[in-house]
Amino acid sequence: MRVDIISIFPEYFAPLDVSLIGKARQRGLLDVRLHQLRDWTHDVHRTVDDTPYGGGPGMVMKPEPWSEAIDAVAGSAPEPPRLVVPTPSGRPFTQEVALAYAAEPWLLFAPARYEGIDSRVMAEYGDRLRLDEVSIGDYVLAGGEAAVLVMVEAVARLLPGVLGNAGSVTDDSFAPGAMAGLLEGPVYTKPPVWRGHEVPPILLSGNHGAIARWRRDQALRRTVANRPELAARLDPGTLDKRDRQV
Ligand SMILES: COC(=O)COc1cccc(COC(=O)c2cn[nH]c2)c1
Repeated sequence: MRVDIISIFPEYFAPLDVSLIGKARQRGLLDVRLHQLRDWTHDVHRTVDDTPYGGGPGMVMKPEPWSEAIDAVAGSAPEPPRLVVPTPSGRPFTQEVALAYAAEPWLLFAPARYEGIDSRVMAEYGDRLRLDEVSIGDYVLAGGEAAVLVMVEAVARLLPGVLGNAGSVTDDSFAPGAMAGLLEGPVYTKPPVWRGHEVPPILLSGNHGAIARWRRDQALRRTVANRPELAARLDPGTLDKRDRQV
C-alpha cells in the first residue's frame, strides 16, 4: 500500500518511522511519502491561508496550494488514490472504515490546519479521488495530522504481514466474528499472583470452552458498562442464555 501525506508539518509524521509502521515500511509492506504543502506556494512568505469569506474567526486554507499539491501527487494516475480529509464534521472513522482503507492500493491524506480547507477543493476532487471526510472523534484538534497518525496505524496493522500475530486482528473487538461489536475484556499474564491480585482461576483451568464463555461475558459486561449504545445494538440472538444473566 502506498500512503501520501500532504501537510505544513511533515515532521509531525516522524512516529511513522518507528515500531510497527517503521518495520512495515522497511519490509516494503507500506510506502509512506511525505510532502510539504508550502512547496506548492509561490510567494516569499509561502502563504497557505487567508481570512474567511463571510467573516468569522480564524483562517481558511487557500485552494491553490492544495490543488497544486494534490495534482502533483495524485496527478493523472490511471488508478488515482483515495483522498482522505480528517475533519470534526466527517463521517465516523471506525474499524469498518479502517478495513475498507486497508483494501485500497493508495491513500492520500490531506490534514488541514486553521479552520479547514476551502470547500471548493473538496468539490474539485470529490468524485475523481473518491473523497472521504472522516472524523476520529467528537472533539476539535489544532490540525488533522494527529488524526492521520491514528488512521495510518489503524489501517497498517490490518495489512497482511504487518502484525506478527495474525490472530490478534481477527480477535479485534470491532472485527466481525464471535466478539463482534463487543469491547475487549480484561487481559492477564504472569505472575499468577501480583501484589495480592490473583489472575481469575478460570483462565488457568485449561477449559477452553469455559474460558471463551467467561471472556465473552466479561466483554459483554464492559460493553454494557462503557458503551450502552453498542450493547443496545447487539442482536439478542447473539447472546446465549448465560449472557442474558448480565
Ligand atoms: C474539509 O475538511 C476540512 O477542511 C478539515 O477541517 C478541519 C477543521 C478543524 C480541525 C481539523 C482537524 O481534524 C480534527 O480536528 C478532527 C478530526 N477528527 N476529529 C477531529 C480539520
